[in-house]
Amino acid sequence: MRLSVNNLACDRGGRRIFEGVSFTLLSGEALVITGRNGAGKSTLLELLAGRLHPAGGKIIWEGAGERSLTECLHYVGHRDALKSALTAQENLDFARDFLGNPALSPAEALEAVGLAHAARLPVGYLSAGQRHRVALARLLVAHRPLWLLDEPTSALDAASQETLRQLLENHRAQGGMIAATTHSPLFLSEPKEIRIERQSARIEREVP
Ligand SMILES: Nc1ncnc2c1ncn2[C@@H]1O[C@H](COP(=O)(O)OP(=O)(O)OP(=O)(O)O)[C@@H](O)[C@H]1O
Repeated sequence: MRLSVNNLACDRGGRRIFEGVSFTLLSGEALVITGRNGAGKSTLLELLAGRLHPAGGKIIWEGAGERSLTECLHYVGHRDALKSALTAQENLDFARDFLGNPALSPAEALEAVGLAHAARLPVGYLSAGQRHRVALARLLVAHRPLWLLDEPTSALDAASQETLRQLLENHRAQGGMIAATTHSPLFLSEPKEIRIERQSARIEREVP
């Protein structure tokens, strides 16, 4: 599978946020997106997720047969889209039924993020970091090759950040792809990196 982004531009609120964003992402690769506050990192993920329309440029998704880009991705944004009144397990049951392509069971996914003990608690009772881990567990209950993650380490302690790093590397090892915004290192193996700057984006380092 291959995601190609060519000369992408985005306008929001009547002004140009960025332009000239180009990169490719292949199976097994990770892209780390950096930039100052307000540069447009989340906006770039929203464009890739199909939540916004580009003002220019192209997003090309190849190698997934009939499946469109939106059918092939998980998006975890700042808003976790969890239902507070439902338990962690119920939230994951819902995601699994809704998304199709089942992968791990909800119990296995909660175990993988270290939250087996919280399966029966309403998500509204969980801490910010625990809640974020439930949102990340959603990645595991339905198979989608491309993970779009907006500041995935936010609210995570050091142990949970390491768990996340392992989940991301496992996903890549199985041919998955990741694009993640971040203000802090994710410690991934040889990621591609792109820095979003006002009205332009520069490839900092690209792995051959
Ligand atoms: N719904 C919206 N309408 C208009 N402008 C918006 C909207 N959402 C975001 N913006 C603007 O788009 C720009 C980019 O925002 P974005 O959230 O993508 O930045 P970011 O790089 O992710 O920032 P941060 O590091 O603070 O999370 C900002 O100037 C922001 O004010």
